[in-house]
Amino acid sequence: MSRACGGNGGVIINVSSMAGLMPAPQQPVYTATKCGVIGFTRAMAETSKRENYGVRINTMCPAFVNTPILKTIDEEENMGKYFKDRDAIRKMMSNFGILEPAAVADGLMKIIEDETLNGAVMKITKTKGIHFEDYATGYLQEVQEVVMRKDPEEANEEVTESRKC
Ligand SMILES: NC(=O)C1=CN([C@@H]2O[C@H](COP(=O)(O)OP(=O)(O)OC[C@H]3O[C@@H](n4cnc5c(N)ncnc54)[C@H](O)[C@@H]3O)[C@@H](O)[C@H]2O)C=CC1
Ligand SMILES: CC/C=C\C[C@H](O)/C=C/C=C\C=C\C=C\C(=O)[C@@H](O)C/C=C\CCC(=O)O
Repeated sequence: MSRACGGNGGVIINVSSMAGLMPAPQQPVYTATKCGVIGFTRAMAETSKRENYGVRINTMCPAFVNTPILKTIDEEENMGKYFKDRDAIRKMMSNFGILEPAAVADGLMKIIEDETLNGAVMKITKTKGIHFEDYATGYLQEVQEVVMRKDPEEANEEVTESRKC
């Protein structure tokens, strides 16, 4: 795909998760992999720009989406010692809501069609729909502080409030 290898350029969309932006205590390995996807995407996007690959590299961070993966928390072999904490994930699902896969498809199309997007970290949540992580303002630290301190529903309200200019 890269022009450096004779390709015509294009766009790559890596799939992370909101777990890559907010720690999921009951899924530390999953959280680590999704944080890695975000870091890798942002680094490769910068490389592609500097090396003129002609390839835009972005990532999506959906919240909970209505797919079979949600049922994996019901199986102890998937959850290991965190199986006892599965109700906490169920509570997050109930508080944050569950998106339909079409919402993720809409995000995918936006990344494909908006040629200005490179190194973007797209978030897709029930409360705010499609929006982007803003690394310029340290907002992420603010969110994690609020979210880790409060009940998810309260956190949502406080985080949304703090975003109002
Ligand atoms: N469903 C959710 O709540 C969220 C999912 N994600 C991420 O979205 C991605 C897709 O997840 P879901 O569709 O929800 O999971 P899923 O488990 O419902 O579907 C995954 C599909 O990928 C297939 N698959 C597995 N390994 C494969 C391989 N090596 N080659 C080709 N196909 C393979 C499986 O057969 C399955 O049909 C994952 O990376 C997941 O971490 C991110 C945020 C939220
Ligand atoms: C068992 C399910 C396994 C994986 C599904 C998925 O990958 C895991 C998601 C983990 C956490 C989801 C968090 C969702 C958060 C929200 O919906 C936000 O509304 C929370 C509030 C503020 C975040 C800041 C913002 O939206 O900009």
